Parts: sequence; C-alpha cells; structure tokens
Amino acid sequence: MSETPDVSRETPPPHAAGVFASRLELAEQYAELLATDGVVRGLIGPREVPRIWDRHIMNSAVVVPRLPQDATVADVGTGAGLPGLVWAIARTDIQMTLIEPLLRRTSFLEEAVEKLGLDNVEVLRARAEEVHTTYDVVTARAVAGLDKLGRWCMPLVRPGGVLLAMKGRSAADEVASATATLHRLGATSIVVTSYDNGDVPTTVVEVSK
Ligand SMILES: C[S@@+](CC[C@H](N)C(=O)[O-])C[C@H]1O[C@@H](n2cnc3c(N)ncnc32)[C@H](O)[C@@H]1O
Repeated sequence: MSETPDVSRETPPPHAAGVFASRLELAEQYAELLATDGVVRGLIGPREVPRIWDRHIMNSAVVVPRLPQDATVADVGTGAGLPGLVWAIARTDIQMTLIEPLLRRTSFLEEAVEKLGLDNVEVLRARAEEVHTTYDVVTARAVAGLDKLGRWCMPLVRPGGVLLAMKGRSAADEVASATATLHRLGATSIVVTSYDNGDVPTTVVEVSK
C-alpha cells in the first residue's frame, strides 16, 4: 500500500488558468509533487493534500501580478517552495532564489526544480542571516513574526526594493509592533493589503526600502 493517502486531490480552481496561463500544467505537476513526495518526506501534512491549491498554491499566487518585470526575488524560509516555486512557475521573467536551511527541504526543492525543468530558480541552503546578496524583492510566508522577519530580510532588500511578507490575520498587530524596527532597518513605507481569495484570506505587508 502506498504511504501517501490517496485522498481526493483538488483540481486547479478556474482562476488558476489566469495566473499560470500556458504553465498551468507545470503548476499541476508541482501540486502533485507536494501531495506525493512532499507528504512522504514530511514537508507537508497529509491533511493538507485536499487543499493544496486553495490554501497553498493560490494563496501564494495572489502576489504574482505585483512582481516587477525581470525582478530578482528571494524566498526566505521557503520550506517546500511556498511561495517561491509558485511565483517562479507563473513568471518566467523573474530570477528566484529559494533560501532554506534544512537539508531535507533543500533536497526536495532541488529535485522539484529538476523535475519541473525550471531554469529561473536557484536553491540556496542557508539561514537568511548568512546571506549577503541583495534582491529586488524578498518574500517570506509563515516563517517568523514581522519584527524578526524584518531583521532577517531587510538586509537582503536592495535600496529601492521591497519586502513582501505574506501574513494572516495577525498582520495589523505585527505591523504595529514592528514599525519602529522596520524604519530603523531602512523602511521608507509600509503598506498592508488584504486579498479575499476564498477559503484563506491573505494579507501582504509591503515594506519598501
Ligand atoms: C513554517 S515553514 C514555512 C514554509 C513555507 N514558507 C510555507 O509557507 O509553507 C518555516 C520555514 O522557515 C525556515 N527557517 C527557519 N528559520 C530560518 C532562517 N533563519 N532563515 C531561513 N529560513 C528559516 C524553516 O526551516 C522552515 O522551512
């Protein structure tokens, strides 16, 4: 018997075609990798399998239209590739660096990049604090509170660039307690945007530098 429960897989929601266009099939392959290898290797809980599209892929994808053309992007604490792999599948013009310290996760990511044939993705096994490159856009989803995240991520944002922190309902409280730290780290503006994308509302904290 397979270790992966063969529970009902979601099919992509209708608006996924608008996000992924001709690369929808690649996004489906990634969803399948998450539901199989990702579960077997403990990167994603089995209970997440029926909601990979809504809760993870489309939740990550809300930011795709906001990414500047040809941007260099770093996803700090990417885990199984969220949101970084979703963005790199949807946008071939961006150059994505997936930053993740755990070997088990970087091995999954390297294999996923190869299986999906993505040539715009680099996997970097490191903690954010050890990275000394700067990027146009830095993102992180479900990694740390905004205060700590700011200390890890703002040094990686180039002047004129932006940190896009993907948050849940706690965003406003986190902004209130991290504002002073973010300004000390070079923030010039902090904008909070909420997206009501069905099941899982997403709030993005956009910190410009
Ligand atoms: C809860 S997971 C979130 C994974 C993914 N972003 C998501 O939304 O599913 C947090 C990830 O942050 C990584 N992480 C923790 N501390 C980190 C650090 N200092 N620098 C980079 N990544 C870190 C962990 O290894 C883990 O993969």
